[in-house]
Amino acid sequence: MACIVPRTWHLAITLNPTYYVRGFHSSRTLFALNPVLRPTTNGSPSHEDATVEDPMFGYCSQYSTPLPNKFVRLHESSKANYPGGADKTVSALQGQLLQLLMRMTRPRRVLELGCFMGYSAMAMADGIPRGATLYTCEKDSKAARLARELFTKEGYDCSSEQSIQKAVKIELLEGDAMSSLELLAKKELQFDAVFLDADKGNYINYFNFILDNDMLAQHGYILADNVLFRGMVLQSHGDSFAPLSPPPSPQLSPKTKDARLEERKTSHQKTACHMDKFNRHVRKDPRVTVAVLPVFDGLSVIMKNEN
Ligand SMILES: C[S@@+](CC[C@H](N)C(=O)[O-])C[C@H]1O[C@@H](n2cnc3c(N)ncnc32)[C@H](O)[C@@H]1O
Repeated sequence: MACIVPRTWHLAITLNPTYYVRGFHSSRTLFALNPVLRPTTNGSPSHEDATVEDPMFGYCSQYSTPLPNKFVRLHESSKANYPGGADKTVSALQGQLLQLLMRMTRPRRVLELGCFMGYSAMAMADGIPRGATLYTCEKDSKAARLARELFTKEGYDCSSEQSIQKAVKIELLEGDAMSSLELLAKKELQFDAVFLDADKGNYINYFNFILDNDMLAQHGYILADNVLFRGMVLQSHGDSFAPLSPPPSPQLSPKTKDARLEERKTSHQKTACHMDKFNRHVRKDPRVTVAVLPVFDGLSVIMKNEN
């Protein structure tokens, strides 16, 4: 099919990048994308706000099978432990999607970069077969400790011994994700599924490292989160970011202009540039096939091509 998006949508997308992902993004993007949403007292929209305030997202959540209550409890615990930062977790709907993808593809070995308090890890772990292993990396020692406590409490096998085939095994690698990747590569481990959700500025490095070191199994795939980053990737062009405000005065010297532009780049804009670069990089890599999906904050499904 040549075009499934109505023409008027193309116009809306061109004029207003935020429109594109509205209704599909994760809770962590709602506030940025939807001016109707207001932050809660701790500064971030809650899962509940998301479903109440955004009609399309609410509709999707309402007609998707909910995750069990332990995920609601985990989100509450994230809010208590990281006031203002609990929205780092994927949304409940995205957790459900990750779990379904695991159930559909039945990976034996999964790798996650960016565990936080374990929400997406637990969602995926509940979808993989018993005896399979999920490795997850986290550099924040408090988040890693809390995630480890949760995994043990919830009955996952967190021992360092070989899996006893009774439970899903979760191995949490605390520290920098790249060091963990190097460690796993040394052990010559290959993964059936990888979920990228750590620092956005390193997505290209993680992607390259995984492929260069043959860490993706033959039919393996990578899921990359936040690839549309609040819809802001539409404003970025590789290294630079096109601000919506008027461009700098033409009288300014290029150096001053650059300095001004640099100043204007908020950390969000920088992240959007990183994601844009990542998307371009992946698209050009002949080793993979990619679909960039406007779901949640943007999710890329990247599959390794047959040799
Ligand atoms: C968006 S959160 C992950 C959320 C998690 N996937 C979930 O849904 O619950 C990103 C996490 O990556 C971690 N992180 C960022 N840079 C990292 C790095 N270089 N190495 C390891 N972890 C990193 C952060 O500490 C943060 O907890």
